[in-house]
Amino acid sequence: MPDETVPLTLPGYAHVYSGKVRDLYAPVDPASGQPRGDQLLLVASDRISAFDFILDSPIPDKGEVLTRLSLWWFSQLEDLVANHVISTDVPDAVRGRAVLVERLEMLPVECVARAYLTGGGLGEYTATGAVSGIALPAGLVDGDRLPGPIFTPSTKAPMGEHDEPIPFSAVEAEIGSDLAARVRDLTVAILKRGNEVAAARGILLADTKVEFGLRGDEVVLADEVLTPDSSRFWPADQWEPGHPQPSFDKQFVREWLTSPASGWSKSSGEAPPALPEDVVAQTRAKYVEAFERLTGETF
Ligand SMILES: C[C@H](c1ccccc1)n1cc(-c2ncnc(N)c2C#N)cn1
Repeated sequence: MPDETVPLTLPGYAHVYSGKVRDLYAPVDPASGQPRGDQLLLVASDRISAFDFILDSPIPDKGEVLTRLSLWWFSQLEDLVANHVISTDVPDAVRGRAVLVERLEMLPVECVARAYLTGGGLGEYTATGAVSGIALPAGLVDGDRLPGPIFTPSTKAPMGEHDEPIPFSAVEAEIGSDLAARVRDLTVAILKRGNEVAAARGILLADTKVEFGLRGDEVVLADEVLTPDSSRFWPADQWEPGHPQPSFDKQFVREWLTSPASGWSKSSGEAPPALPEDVVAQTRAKYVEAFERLTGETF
């Protein structure tokens, strides 16, 4: 199994940045030997994170499954928004789990939309009755569906830190009112469309995070879209407001890590142990199941 912690050496590409589970490269111009300024290579690893840790155990094919799912969503959303995809003609070493994309002027906002109340949004609601300054009906509980998806933006925190929620007014101050309204409306429309498709296939998308860049004046959808890494995936047949919902993709990991079998404690601050083979296999199967249910394709 390749060491997922060290960025790959890709001949013809310069490593630009490594996120928790994805890596960014730039194609090198053969004439100048310098990284091109107009394209990037997004590479999805098989790394998985849980409880804010990157686990030692990669999930085989996770990178390819999520890349193919994101590409499928980009095509499903083309009537709503342009995207940054150029090609899947990528080096053999990352084939299937990498995408050549147009380098955009990225907007400095994590565009989050929520269709259900949970996580940090629930915390804010419990404290204030609102999320991102949007007042919600009283009496909502964990997992409740919201009257309609809401835009709850946050800052782009450095890796390892948590994004901070910001009000819409802060987005307007950062990128201007017109552009703020456009990314808000697009983010909400993307989650709405995502749930129209996913609910019919037994999956609820509780929330999602998207990133936009600019191509001149045009807003372009970048990064990844509507994957289990950028969105909370819940099995629809287990939806029961009033307590934390099971995760479609990470429930096996979370349950094993918080079971006595792991010998680990969330509160220890220590890195979690490696996952047993059966938990890895079950988790891989859930990613494949999500892909096949949503796209109708066989992985
Ligand atoms: C957060 C994300 C990231 C992805 C993969 C690994 C680590 C970070 N990222 C995306 C860009 C980016 N910049 C310019 N143009 C683009 N089309 C994109 C995209 N996508 C910069 N960072």
